[in-house]
Amino acid sequence: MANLSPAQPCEDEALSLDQVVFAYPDVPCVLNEITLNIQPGERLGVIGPNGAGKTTLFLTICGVLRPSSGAVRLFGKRVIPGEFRPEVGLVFQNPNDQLFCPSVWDDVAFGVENLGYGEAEVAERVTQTLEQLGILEYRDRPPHHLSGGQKRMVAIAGVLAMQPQLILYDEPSANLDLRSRRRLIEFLHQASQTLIIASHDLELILELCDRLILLDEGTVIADGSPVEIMSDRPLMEAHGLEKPSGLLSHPPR
Ligand SMILES: Nc1ncnc2c1ncn2[C@@H]1O[C@H](COP(=O)(O)OP(=O)(O)OP(=O)(O)O)[C@@H](O)[C@H]1O
Repeated sequence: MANLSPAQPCEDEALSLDQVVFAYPDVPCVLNEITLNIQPGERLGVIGPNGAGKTTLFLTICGVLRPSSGAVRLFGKRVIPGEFRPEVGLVFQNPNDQLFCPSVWDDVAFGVENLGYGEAEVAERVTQTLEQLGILEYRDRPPHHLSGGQKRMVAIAGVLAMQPQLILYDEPSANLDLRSRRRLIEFLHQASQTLIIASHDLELILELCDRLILLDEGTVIADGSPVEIMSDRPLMEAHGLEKPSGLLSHPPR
């Protein structure tokens, strides 16, 4: 079941990681020779216990962190740490890390303005995105006055307005109530971009993703079908995870 396919870099891949290693000064080996290829349109879930390296993986893909060795490529072109790559967008785990402008409008416009678009194009993209997410009514509100769930939708809008082809969602359903979580899932179902979703919400991953990796201690332990990996109780429990209750009807392994 666990299929650790070797890297076959290809121009058409949305993302490829070739033996990527990363260490923080005080934590050695946070990413341990990660090799991964993702095709355009794929929806990849990333699960793993706390500290497995999910957020670090995302920051490395975006070029915020520099790998100690190995290569990251987005749409065939190597990621240079520190270089802005508009093809990829990251929705942070904590929206407070992402939102900083005096109004929702300014926050969502910020990224588009930095792409160099003129006022009319910026206004059109911001309006469209806020409408698409059903949050146009917040446009003049300060983001720090919004609830956690509302802030998350604004953070998503800020990324979507830049129209990236690959979007990384770090714990998108954290702190959402049932209705907001459902709305987010429905929204993500309709997404046309390539998605990578890191989450402890296994049911959300099951609903949305066509492929899953299980990460632990910076190592890809399994790569394959979400149902198959999550149904493997010994595998899940060995890595601090539980088989989701929605899969209990599957035969025990
Ligand atoms: N800025 C940092 N400096 C030093 N160590 C860090 C830093 N950020 C994360 N770490 C460490 O790197 C490891 C991986 O952390 P990371 O946040 O990537 O894990 P995660 O899988 O996203 O965890 P969680 O599920 O709790 O969000 C952990 O041991 C963590 O303590």
